[in-house]
Amino acid sequence: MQDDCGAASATTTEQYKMKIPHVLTVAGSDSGAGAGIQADLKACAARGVYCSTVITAVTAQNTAGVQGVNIVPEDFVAAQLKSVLSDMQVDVVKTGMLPSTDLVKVLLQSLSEFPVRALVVDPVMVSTSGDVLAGPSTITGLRENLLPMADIVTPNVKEASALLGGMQVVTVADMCSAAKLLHNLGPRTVLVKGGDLPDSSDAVDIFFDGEDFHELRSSRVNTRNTHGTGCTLASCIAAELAKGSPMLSAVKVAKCFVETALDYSKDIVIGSGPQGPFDHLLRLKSTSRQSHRAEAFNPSDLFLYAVTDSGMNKKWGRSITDAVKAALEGGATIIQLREKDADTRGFLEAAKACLQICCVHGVPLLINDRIDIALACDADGVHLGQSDMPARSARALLGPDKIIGVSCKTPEEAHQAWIDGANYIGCGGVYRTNTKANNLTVGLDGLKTVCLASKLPVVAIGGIGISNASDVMKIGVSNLKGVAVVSALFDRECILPESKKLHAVLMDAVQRVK
Ligand SMILES: Nc1ncnc2c1ncn2[C@@H]1O[C@H](COP(=O)(O)OP(=O)(O)O)[C@@H](O)[C@H]1O
Ligand SMILES: Cc1ncc(COP(=O)(O)O)c(N)n1
Ligand SMILES: [Mg+2]
Repeated sequence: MQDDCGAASATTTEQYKMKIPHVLTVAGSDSGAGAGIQADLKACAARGVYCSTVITAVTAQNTAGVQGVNIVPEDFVAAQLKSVLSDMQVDVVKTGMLPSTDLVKVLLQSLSEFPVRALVVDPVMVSTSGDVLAGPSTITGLRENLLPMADIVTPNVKEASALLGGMQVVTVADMCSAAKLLHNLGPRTVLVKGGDLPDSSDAVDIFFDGEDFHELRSSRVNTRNTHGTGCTLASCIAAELAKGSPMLSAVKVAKCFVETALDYSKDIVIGSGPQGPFDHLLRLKSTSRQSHRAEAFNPSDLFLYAVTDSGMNKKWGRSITDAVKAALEGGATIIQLREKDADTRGFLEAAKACLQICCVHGVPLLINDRIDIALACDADGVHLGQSDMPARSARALLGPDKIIGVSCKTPEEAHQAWIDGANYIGCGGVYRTNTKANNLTVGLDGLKTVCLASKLPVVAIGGIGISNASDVMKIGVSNLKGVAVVSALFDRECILPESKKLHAVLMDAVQRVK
């Protein structure tokens, strides 16, 4: 990754005209098309990535379970691997059902001949229906040969237990211990998935990178249609890695995608068995026009909200894309482009380039004020001030799925924003700021008043930085979701370390509030 300090670089949209990202899945076919190869193809398609397929076994399977398994001979799996890997510029390999240890060896031999950027190992052993897909003999191959080569391994709780010789994995604490023990077997990172964790109202996964644990928590969607969640999650991780995402971002995007897909599909009925498939191509159901982002607005995206400033980038001699990249690499969770003095054509070009970068990080991009620019580049939404177009008119133009934020100083403005269909409120200036001339300061009290008066999530803005961000978060109202900053990131020589520091301060503050 490049450093954001020093000389300005000529980043252009040209640089992002990459070859299409490519995932190869090495897995079993599911005739019911809920899991396996078929889930992988749909997941990659939904995430905008090319997917090729090496089939290791053909299963006769439906929503009731697995009725038969026909294993593809090893030499023919080898032939498929060679055909694809020797010709098609694969970025990431994702494995699913690998029904024998010899097959693991065939795969590793192929990967030594044709190396790829990353290997995602989903150690599929038992289907959700309880049918065995890879016998105990495969466990040795997985443990000893495949795991040491993996960039991430993604067992569910039963698979984690099986890989660790039957260790009990039934609580989140067990999942953490299992993640650590699995990491000792050699993979670079581990994700223990808790979809099947007993007595859990949330879907909790544990990510461990050898140093830090991350508890990834989403609400549990109440549905029978969970067949193929594991395959889909691993394929989405592979897809995001192929696009260039760092591992933790890839995992977060993948988890969010699975949750959204389950939610969209919770009521569909396919088959009469207990475990139905879900709809990966959510857009099939969506009435809105296509968007590059499948996820709905998530208020926690407001956590570290970076607002760009063309003047500051000029002052420090850097391109807007480099500034945005550095903020994202430091942990920014949403970006707003606020280019007050850019001409329309320049602004649109910059927005398109920034959108590609934000996509890689799975972070939404909003445009300040300019609904035309947001529409032209298919940004994730807009942020509107009190003298910009009213949120109600913007909603009519942008449709139901785009994010709309409104700057509010008073409960009355906040109420109007809610009626008009805004998704969040930006409240400030909390402190005095040089970024906005003659801006009325509302203080922490004003911020609290607006938060308490509104149902909408709120991001605080105005004069916030490393020194006072934790005071802001500590006002302790549940709909205050984060802080928005301009100068604290962009009026600095090096954006990335400032962004990291601010992220750490915010994390620390919210831990304390909990
Ligand atoms: N009902 C659900 N609601 C929300 N997320 C779920 C649900 N079931 C599973 N998940 C998520 O789907 C992913 C796959 O997990 P899991 O079902 O445990 O794996 P597997 O399909 O391999 O058994 C995980 O991120 C998990 O948290
Ligand atoms: C061919 C194949 N591969 C993987 C799974 C696991 O999927 P799940 O755990 O969601 O049933 C499956 N059922 N079939
Ligand atoms: Mg599952």
